[in-house]
Amino acid sequence: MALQERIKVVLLACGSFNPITNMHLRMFELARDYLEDTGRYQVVKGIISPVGDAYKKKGLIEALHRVEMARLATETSNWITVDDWESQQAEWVETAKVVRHHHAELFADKNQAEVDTVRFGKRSRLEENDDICQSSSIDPSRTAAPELKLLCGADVLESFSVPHLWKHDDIAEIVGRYGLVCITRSGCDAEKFVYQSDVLHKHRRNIHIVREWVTNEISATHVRRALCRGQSVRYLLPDHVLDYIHHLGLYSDESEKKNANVILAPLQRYTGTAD
Ligand SMILES: Nc1ncnc2c1ncn2[C@@H]1O[C@H](COP(=O)(O)OP(=O)(O)OP(=O)(O)O)[C@@H](O)[C@H]1O
Ligand SMILES: NC(=O)c1ccc[n+]([C@@H]2O[C@H](COP(=O)(O)O)[C@@H](O)[C@H]2O)c1
Ligand SMILES: [Zn+2]
Repeated sequence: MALQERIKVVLLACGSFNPITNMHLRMFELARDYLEDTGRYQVVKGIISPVGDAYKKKGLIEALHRVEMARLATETSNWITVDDWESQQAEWVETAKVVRHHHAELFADKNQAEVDTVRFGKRSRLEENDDICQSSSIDPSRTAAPELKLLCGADVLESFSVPHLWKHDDIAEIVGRYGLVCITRSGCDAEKFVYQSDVLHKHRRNIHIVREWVTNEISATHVRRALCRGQSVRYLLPDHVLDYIHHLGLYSDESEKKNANVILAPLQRYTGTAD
């Protein structure tokens, strides 16, 4: 399929990013290669959306630091960006709502591109993005707005079955209306999980499972644990992120106690419990 005929895709990753690691960045590269290799898609942008403090996950440090670390980590990428809208909301925001918000933004960008192109010949954010993707010959104002797909690891997919964590309608909306790109993670069997779930199986053509052959077990939990023990985490995350962590002394036994004994926001919301 010619490049200009491909479906443009924006990938959105939601998570704690506490802190961001090289594996979070690899997820985007793996997903882009996979989607573009199908010959049907052109991935034009990646968005990292760190969760807000109201998520109340144990050891979750302040969003402003997690957002800043994500910004430092993506400095060298010409297509992965960081968006702080979710992190700035006072209440925890369901992932389906975050997806909806970014989808609406893409439509606003697309409509603005049309207005700007017709009236002023101005460049829009999406047009600038097209330059980045070296496809400036395509006029985005004459193509559809990109599709937005949620990007996650297989553990998040498997968390769909945790009681009171996700609303069924939210899952159906994410996989039915938008689509999911899921990176395999050892210990998780994403294909089997999709097969066993009626809603996921129904929308299986909208779920892209990307196998990571060079399995990479970096996790933010491991990074935090090593930092608390004074061990090196160099090369597990970008140097600038590590400098930021050391400069501000961000992870310690003290920070790991944050939200201890507090019920995670989605569980609170769906079970009607309070901390
Ligand atoms: N090694 C990995 N392989 C595949 N996906 C990953 C990996 N590490 C993180 N992810 C994915 O990155 C997203 C953000 O995850 P998150 O911020 O929870 O990172 P994490 O490393 O799992 O952190 P934590 O250990 O604190 O849970 C999620 O979709 C998660 O599944
Ligand atoms: N019902 C929901 O929408 C729901 C439930 C649990 C986690 N999440 C999201 O999934 C991500 C998971 O992050 P962690 O793996 O760091 O807990 C976060 O962005 C969180 O907001 C969403
Ligand atoms: Zn996680």
